[in-house]
Parts: sequence; C-alpha cells; structure tokens
Amino acid sequence: MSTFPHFGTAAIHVGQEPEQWDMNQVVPPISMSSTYKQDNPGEPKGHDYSRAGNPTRDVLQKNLAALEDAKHCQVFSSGLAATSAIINLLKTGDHIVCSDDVYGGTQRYIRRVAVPNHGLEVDSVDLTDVKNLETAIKPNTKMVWFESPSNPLLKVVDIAAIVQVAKKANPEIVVVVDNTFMSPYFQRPISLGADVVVHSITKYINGHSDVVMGAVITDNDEFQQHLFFMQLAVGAVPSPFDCFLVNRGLKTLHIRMRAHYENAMAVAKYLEANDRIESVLYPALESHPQHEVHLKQTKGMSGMISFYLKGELKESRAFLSALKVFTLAESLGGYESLAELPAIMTHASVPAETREVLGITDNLIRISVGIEDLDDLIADLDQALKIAIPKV
Ligand SMILES: C=C(NCc1c(COP(=O)(O)O)cnc(C)c1O)C(=O)O
Repeated sequence: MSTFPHFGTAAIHVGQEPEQWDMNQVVPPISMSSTYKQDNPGEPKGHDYSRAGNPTRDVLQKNLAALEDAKHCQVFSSGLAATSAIINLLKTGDHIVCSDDVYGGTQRYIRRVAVPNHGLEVDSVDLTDVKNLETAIKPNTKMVWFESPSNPLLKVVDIAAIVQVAKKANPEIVVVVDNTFMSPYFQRPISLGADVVVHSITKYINGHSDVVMGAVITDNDEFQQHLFFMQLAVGAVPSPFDCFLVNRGLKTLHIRMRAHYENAMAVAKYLEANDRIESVLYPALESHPQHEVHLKQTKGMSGMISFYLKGELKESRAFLSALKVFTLAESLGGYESLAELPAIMTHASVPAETREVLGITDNLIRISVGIEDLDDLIADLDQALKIAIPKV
C-alpha cells in the first residue's frame, strides 16, 4: 500500500495552529457560542452567528480540505444534507446521470425530493462501463453523480474516464464523487479530475460512530460560495461540539484506515475461500471485476466488503443473529465491526424491482470490518456461518 505524502502530518497539523488562539491552545477550543459581540452595528470581529460560521467549524473545514488536497470544504449536519446542498446547484429541468448503485438514502433523496419537488430529471446508469455515460448524456445534463466503490455492491468507477467523457460532452457538467467508502486516505477524486467530493463524515472520517455529519469539498470558488450560502440560508449545519469530535477523529484517520485495510484484506480472502460463500465483492481482491481500475486510482481499500451467502433470507437472518463480535447495525466506518442486510436495512427504500436487477438480494450481506483483533473477527464470521449453513 502506498500513501499520499504527508497525510498524517497534515491531519494532525493543518488548521490547528496554536497561535490563532488567545492562549496558544495546542488543541483547538470548542466555540459553543451561537452569537458574537459586535463593537459597532454590523461590524462583527469575525463571525456574527454560528449558523453562518463558527471557529471550531473553520478548523475542521480547513483540515478536511487539505486532506482531499483541495481549496474548499463546507460541512453540513449529515451526509444527506451535504448531498442536497450540492444538488441544490441545479435548476428545474436539469438532468442528473446517477450511478445505479448508490446509498439507498441518496437514491431516495433524488427520486422522492429532487425530481418531484425541484423538477430535476434523473437517469440511473451502470457507470462501470463508461460507454453508458456517453449514451445517457443529454443536452440538459448538468451533473454526473457516483460512488466509487459503491454502496453496497462495491462497484468501482473509473473516475478519470468518467471526467473525460463528461467534459468532452459538455465542460459545464459537474462530476460529483461520493468518497465515503474510501476517505481521502485511500482516494482523492479531485486529483483525478472530479469537480466535487461528498463525504458522509459519519463514517470513516469521524470513525467513532458518535457523530452524524457531511462534507462537500471542491476547488471551484463558485461552488464554494454556493455551499456557504446553503449553510447560511438553508441552515443544515453541524454543532461546534460535533466539529470538535470530527477534528479529533481525523487525527487518527491514517492509522485507522491502514488497520481497516489490513483486517478487511484478510477477511475478504477468508470469505472467498469459504464453501458457504457464493462470491465476495472487495475491490482489492484480484477477482473483483474492476480490480485494475481500483489499483490505478487508489492507494488501498477500506473495510467495506459485501458477499453473497449460499442461501436465502433465512440463512442471512440466522447468520446475522449468530454474530457476537460483529454488530448488526446500519452505518459503517467506525472502529467497531458492523454487519447488515442491505435489502431490508440500508437499501430497503430502493424499489424491490431495482434491488433485484442490481443484485441487492436477500443473501447479500454487507460488513464494515473494524479494527478489532483479526482472529476474533474471522472466528466470529466462521462460527456464525456454520450456524446459518450447517451443511455444505
Ligand atoms: C448510513 C449509511 N450510509 C450513509 C451514506 C450517506 C448519507 O450519510 P448520512 O451521514 O447518514 O446522512 C451518503 N453516502 C454514502 C455512501 C453513505 O453510505 C449506510 O450505508 O449504512
């Protein structure tokens, strides 16, 4: 595994300068105040109201922008709030090409809010084949949205190739990559030509399953102004305390991602060799259909693995109930290992016929491999598989 240079040093130092605080605090203070005294009307010293801006939020935004090697970061109160803030760039009649496999909540927002309420058009397309984008682009296409790897099928999209096709068709098309499954430690979409990166900070970036937050990161000054206006005018902003927690979580992101990768690689190989498993979806495995693209555009892989059990819903339920170290829960990217059944949980909002076509079936399990001791994780999976599928 190679890494982006100076990542850990940037995570620990960028935006943290003690000299910016009155007592040279090494750890940035939590500025809980919602308002700020003005010496004269309309002449704030800096911020005037914490919805518009806050010193603790500033520290986090500066740090996170640096980790994606970008100019700007604006944070929001959840990943979906960040998603809606950037999709709010679009106007009625605009068209989005969205990858067919994305988080259920993202799909739900686009299908049940952006399209009916804001008059957008959307086409869901398998972007692992770039030719599908060429076919899908129309004169009113203004945005291409995808996750790579995707949730929950771990599809890998060739970011640079998508950017090339989109910009050749129309330089105004905004290419948005949801980088949640990788974090900036393993993948930097803006360096590959993407215009915007979105994160559910809730996941790997905070990494402790105790904050819900989102971020939008970009080099584009106009987009940054729009996103700042979304914070001010729509107001879906995070608390100073949550910004403090995430800024703290970021300080170990590089260590945690390496541990997730090490554990997940071993777990993926164990699953792939197991007679009770049909197939494993993990881009770092040579068997993954887009393994070469993964190697080309990333520095490693997170703890996200999906796999098909040899069974149906009954076996999936039995497996998940038998787990003792993995916790049955939605979300991902924390230090603890989680397991879930997308068809019933995170992707239940995806229409049944779409789930079937995509392969989000009752025997598809998604796991977020944490940083517990590897032997304990494999032993837990092994005992649960044997309970769920006694005979092979
Ligand atoms: C909660 C889950 N996903 C949230 C998520 C979101 C939404 O983030 P929230 O912070 O949950 O609003 C956006 N993008 C991706 C790729 C995501 O996975 C989940 O998949 O368990």
